[in-house]
Amino acid sequence: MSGDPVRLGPRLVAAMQTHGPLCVGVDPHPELLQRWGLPDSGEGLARFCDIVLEAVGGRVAAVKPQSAFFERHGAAGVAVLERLLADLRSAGTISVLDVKRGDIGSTMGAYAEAYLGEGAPLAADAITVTPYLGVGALAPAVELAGASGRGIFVLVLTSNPEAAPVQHAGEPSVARTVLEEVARLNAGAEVTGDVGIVVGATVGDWPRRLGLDLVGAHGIVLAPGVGAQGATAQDLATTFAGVERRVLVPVSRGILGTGPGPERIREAALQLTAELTAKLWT
Ligand SMILES: O=c1ccn([C@@H]2O[C@H](COP(=O)(O)O)[C@@H](O)[C@H]2O)c(=O)[nH]1
Repeated sequence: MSGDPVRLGPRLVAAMQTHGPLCVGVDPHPELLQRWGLPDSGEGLARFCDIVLEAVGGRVAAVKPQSAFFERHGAAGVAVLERLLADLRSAGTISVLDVKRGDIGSTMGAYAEAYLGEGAPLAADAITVTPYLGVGALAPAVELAGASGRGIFVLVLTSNPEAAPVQHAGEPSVARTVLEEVARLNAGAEVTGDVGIVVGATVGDWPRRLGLDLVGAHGIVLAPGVGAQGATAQDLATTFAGVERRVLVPVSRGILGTGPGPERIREAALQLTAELTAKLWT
């Protein structure tokens, strides 16, 4: 890449302004493949991804493939993921690879090269990372993301109920400590830095109760949990009051359940975009 790359924060903000806050999740669950009449194999995955791409490529702010559903097919699945990421690049759609990596610094460097390195086969625009080996251990990913115009999303308050005993623990809580470290990483960013956060749409008023300064974090908020996990557009508006314009909403089963016809998937995505936009932005 020559010159300074356009950073992920402004790219995502621009994509959301153009397409709205929806990010379509690509989670090829075996049950979904079966319902779509596709085999639970690399071939089935490839067809699944082609349909999703035809339905929403170039029409939504971002697409979030869930790596686990590709990895469960071994090399064949990873090859399909590689192709999906390349196809998203060609379609001009931002990819957020949900891969939840996090390790000691030296190993984190290798993960960063794998997913954020220029020309890496599995390079995405952003990845999800876990902070439980320390936010500081994520430094190689933060550095490479900044240098390559990419980003990371750090888990802060996840959407699953089992997370509370760990993420709410302590005074200040683990979640608040993580968020404060993220805010330091984004310090100086005009609106949004390269380091986003994951806060579930299902968490209710826990950000307020834990004293989380979502505004001061200066990151895009990836908020999973709408649809199959029970959260609604109204929940987003309530939980994220004050940062509504920074919320990127990944929805997978809630949209893919309307498949396999690409037109119906597209219609569901556009309808949900309209609903989210109305609740969050007006
Ligand atoms: O806190 C989190 C972090 C990640 N996820 C992931 O998002 C999708 C949700 O799928 P739906 O079908 O829209 O429920 C899935 O890939 C999760 O691993 C999350 O749900 N919560």
